[in-house]
Order: sequence, then C-alpha cells, then structure tokens
Amino acid sequence: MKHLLIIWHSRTGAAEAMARAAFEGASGDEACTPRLLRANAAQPGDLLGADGYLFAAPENLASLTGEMKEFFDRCYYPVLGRIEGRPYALMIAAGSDGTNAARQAARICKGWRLKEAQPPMILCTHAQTTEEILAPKVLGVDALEKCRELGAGMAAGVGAGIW
Ligand SMILES: Cc1cc2nc3c(=O)[nH]c(=O)nc-3n(C[C@H](O)[C@H](O)[C@H](O)COP(=O)(O)O)c2cc1C
Repeated sequence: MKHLLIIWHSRTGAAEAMARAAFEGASGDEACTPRLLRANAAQPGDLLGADGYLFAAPENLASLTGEMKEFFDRCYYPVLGRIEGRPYALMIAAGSDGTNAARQAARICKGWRLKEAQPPMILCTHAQTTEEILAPKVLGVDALEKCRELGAGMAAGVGAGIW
C-alpha cells in the first residue's frame, strides 16, 4: 500500500476545504491511502513515510502563509536527498492571484527534487474588501469537485507508481 500525504494550512477555511475535498477524492483507492495533516503538526518523518504529496495553502501578502512556510523551513534539510523523485501537487487558495505562493512552493519542491505531477491548482475566492478577506470561506460545489478529482488523480497515480 502506498501513501499520499496531504499537508495543509488555512486561515479562513478555503485551503482547508480544498485539502479535505482532495482527501475525500483520494480515499477509497485500492493501492494508496491518503493522510491529512496540518502543517504545524507535520514532521520530517511524515514526509519520509509518504510516497507522494499534496500541499495546500493560501497566498498571503504574495507568499505562502507563515505556518506553511515554517513547515517547509523546518522539514527542508532533514529530508533533503531522501525524498527525491516522489510526485507532488499544489493547491493554492487566493483572493485574486496565488501565483507567487505557487511559484514559491514549486521552487521548494524543486529543491527537494520532487516531480510535479500536475500544474498547481489555484483557486481564487475573489475576496476584495477587508470584511470579505477575513470572512470564513465556503467553496462552491464545482470547486470542491475539482479538488476531489485532483486528490483522486494523485492517489491513483501514486498507487500505480506512474510518476
Ligand atoms: C493577510 C492576508 C494577505 C493576503 N494576501 C493575498 C495575496 O497576496 N494575494 C491573493 O491573491 N490573496 C491574498 N489574500 C486573500 C487570501 O488568499 C484568500 O482570502 C484565501 O481564500 C485565503 O485562504 P484561506 O481561506 O485558506 O485562509 C490575503 C489574505 C490575507 C488575510
């Protein structure tokens, strides 16, 4: 049995909902078991024990959120050279952009020599005002379905060892 590790951080719920939907989509695969872990609880051993990764986080101030970045900072060197070649995918929750956070995470994953299984999924919530940005986020049915499909695709690929 292979393992897909889904690591997430979220401030107002969008990236968490994306990660949970991906987990749902990945559940039930015969050859791959998904595991959902918040970034502040993720340890180097969790990365070493997985065969593929999904990283889900918001973009804040044109970068990954602090908690997600702290996870990468904390775990980067302990696993460097020990997870090379494993597949990963990114899910970014953003207001209107998300490209900087995606680029930053992709660069970290490139440093780890992970293989990008598919292009980053960036989901824009279109929050503009302070009230909208700070409000809890509820994702639409279509967005959640796309996240489920991404999770299912990752689990199928990791289970089959196609990357
Ligand atoms: C402090 C802060 C900074 C933000 N900066 C950006 C940004 O640089 N680019 C962007 O597209 N959205 C930005 N946003 C909007 C969030 O990315 C958006 O609301 C997203 O849904 C947050 O995901 P979450 O609900 O998982 O926390 C920012 C939000 C906050 C609270």
